[in-house]
Amino acid sequence: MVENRKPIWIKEATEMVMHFKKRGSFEKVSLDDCDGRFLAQPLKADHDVPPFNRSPYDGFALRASDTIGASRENPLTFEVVDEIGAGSVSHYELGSMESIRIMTGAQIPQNADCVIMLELVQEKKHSNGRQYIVLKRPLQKGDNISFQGEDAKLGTSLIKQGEKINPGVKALLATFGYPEVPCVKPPLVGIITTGSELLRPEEDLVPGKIRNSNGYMIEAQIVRAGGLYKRYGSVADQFKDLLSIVKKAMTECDIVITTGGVSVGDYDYMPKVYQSLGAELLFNKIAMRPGSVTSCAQKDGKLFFGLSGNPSACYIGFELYVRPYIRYWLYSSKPYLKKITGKLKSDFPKANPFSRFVRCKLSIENGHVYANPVGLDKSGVVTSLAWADCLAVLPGGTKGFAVEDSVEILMLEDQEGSEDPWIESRFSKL
Ligand SMILES: Nc1nc2c(c(=O)[nH]1)N[C@H]1C(S)=C(S)[C@@H](COP(=O)(O)OP(=O)(O)OC[C@H]3O[C@@H](n4cnc5c(N)ncnc54)[C@H](O)[C@@H]3O)O[C@H]1N2
Ligand code: MOO
Ligand SMILES: [Mg+2]
Repeated sequence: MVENRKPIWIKEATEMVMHFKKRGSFEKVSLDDCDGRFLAQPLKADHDVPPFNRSPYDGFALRASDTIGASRENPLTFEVVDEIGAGSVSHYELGSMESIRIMTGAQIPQNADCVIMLELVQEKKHSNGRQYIVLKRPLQKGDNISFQGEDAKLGTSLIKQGEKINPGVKALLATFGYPEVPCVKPPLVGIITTGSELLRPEEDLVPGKIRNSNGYMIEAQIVRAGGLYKRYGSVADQFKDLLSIVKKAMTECDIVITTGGVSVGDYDYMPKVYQSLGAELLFNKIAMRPGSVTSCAQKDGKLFFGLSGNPSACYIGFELYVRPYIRYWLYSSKPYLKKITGKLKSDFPKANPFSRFVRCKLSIENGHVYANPVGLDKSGVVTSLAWADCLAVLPGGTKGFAVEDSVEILMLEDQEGSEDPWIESRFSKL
């Protein structure tokens, strides 16, 4: 008799996975190699930025009080007593009607309080070799000065713990002097693909076989989520081989992912593998499509995700359950896929008892956000995954959906995330 599995809600499955959530340990990573890593500590300004008042222009630094009354009719002449480029400091103390030639980025001399651009003065050289400028407008104290601390004040919190290091964050790390960056050590995720039909990418197609795409897809999803992966290769549908490779992965990795072999077929050995490991099965059927067979087991707090063999089901199972686990590990306060609201771009007339995650491409038309379904909506499909950048969620129920219907959309390429997962808002009987 084939086993009749009882589906659970997405909400329950999410809670069961996150019940085992863990935070990673910390490690120092060279600034050169920290791109895409996650900050282990909040980043606070430990000095003002900029650290001194500086000139935003190539020009002349002056005392505003000396410029009072300057006009076209009453041009005022200032002697140029020093000159400084960025990185140099003038120790000259300006006297009455004196100026210092200053370049962009140079520190404002001690008693100067304004700057005028080169283009706005007339430069003159006296026969005695002295330099002068003629000014035809008055300046206010503070004109054309980038003030110390205007970018960031000492003590300000700038970046939260668990934020992904993007180019801007990297610039801040350099600004505040981090040749070594405190990063969260990512979880190591072991990947085992299962199936006697699977070929390697370099192998030619032969009857009955297909190339393994899930393995590479999941590796890329792990990297996008911020994890590290270890490839355990593809295992034919043979129980003993599968069990021994899962055992090996379990001792070497923080999380183990398998793809395929989780359903009720004759060669679907994952349920038996969990049993032999003495792992506790958390779930093996969720009220969602695709991905209803997504399974999860735990042993000593370590999670085994049994993702479907069907590529689209595998992909969505990862994004909904594995990604948040990885992001939480990396100290994210928003570990779930980012949710936005938009409109459906085409009809979806067939009602689904289970909530459906439709692979879509996002577009903005006349100020409205649309989710455009892409490709064939079947769980065995691989092509639509390459075209999708979001998932439109069609909640399970008795009615279909029509073009322009408002839907929640989960963003696949986003880095910010959501504090809360998408879960069912209405619960009918399962
Ligand atoms: N009698 C039933 N049959 C099935 C049920 C069911 O409830 N009762 N559920 C169906 C659903 S839904 C799904 S989803 C699949 C899940 O199957 P498995 O997770 O056990 O995966 P496999 O049987 O091993 O493979 C399914 C499909 O995916 C292809 N595959 C597998 N691995 C890869 C890979 N690495 N790269 C690309 N494609 C892969 C495989 O060749 C199969 O076509 O079960 C349904 N059946
Ligand atoms: O798990 Mo299947 O993908 O629901 O079609
Ligand atoms: Mg199967």
